[in-house]
Amino acid sequence: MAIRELKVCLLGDTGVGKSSIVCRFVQDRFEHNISPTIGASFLTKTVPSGNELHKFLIWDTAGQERFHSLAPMYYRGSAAAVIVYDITKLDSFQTLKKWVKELKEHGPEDIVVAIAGNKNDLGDIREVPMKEAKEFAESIAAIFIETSARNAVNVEELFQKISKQIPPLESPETESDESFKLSRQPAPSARRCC
Ligand SMILES: Nc1nc2c(ncn2[C@@H]2O[C@H](COP(=O)(O)OP(=O)(O)OP(=O)(O)O)[C@@H](O)[C@H]2O)c(=O)[nH]1
Repeated sequence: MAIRELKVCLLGDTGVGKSSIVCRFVQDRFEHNISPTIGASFLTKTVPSGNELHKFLIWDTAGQERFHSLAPMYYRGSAAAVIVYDITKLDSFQTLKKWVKELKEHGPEDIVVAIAGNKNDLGDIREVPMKEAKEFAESIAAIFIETSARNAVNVEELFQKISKQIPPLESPETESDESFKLSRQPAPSARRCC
């Protein structure tokens, strides 16, 4: 089965749960006292998608403002961007809109955008109505999903939705065992775990 490498970056305010989503997806773990990301961290996970295997090369970026200028390194050449907000923090939804604008202006033209409203286990202190977020996502033709990294809700589904939006390769070579690289940057060897 052909393995296709897909660079994916996670963007969004500090503390919204980007690293926790990646940690849940890759290692099926959740840490209450996870440290803020410095710069970015890198993890991979391979999942089946139709007749292909999608190897996600996941760049989990730091949400702190001082790291903002590094973001283009991670979204350039990405097949998909997951923009995360915290459903209990209205500010984080405003930040998400800024990320959408930046991606539109400077990101790859064909990038798949997914919006993830994380911490949906904290619905009793919700500040961002799901309807509003969903309508916003529809208005920019983005994937929308609410997740809980803590309770393992919709994290696999988020990446499945991304896989489904990536058009399958059509050339005859896709039938072979060759590895196809969609990401325009080589996969680094260094990894940082949650
Ligand atoms: N209740 C709840 N807490 C969560 C969830 N996801 C993450 N958290 C908590 O939110 C805090 C921040 O999580 P991180 O994963 O470090 O957030 P981040 O977006 O990667 O933050 P930066 O690395 O600073 O950009 C941690 O205390 C997590 O335990 C969730 O789904 N539910």
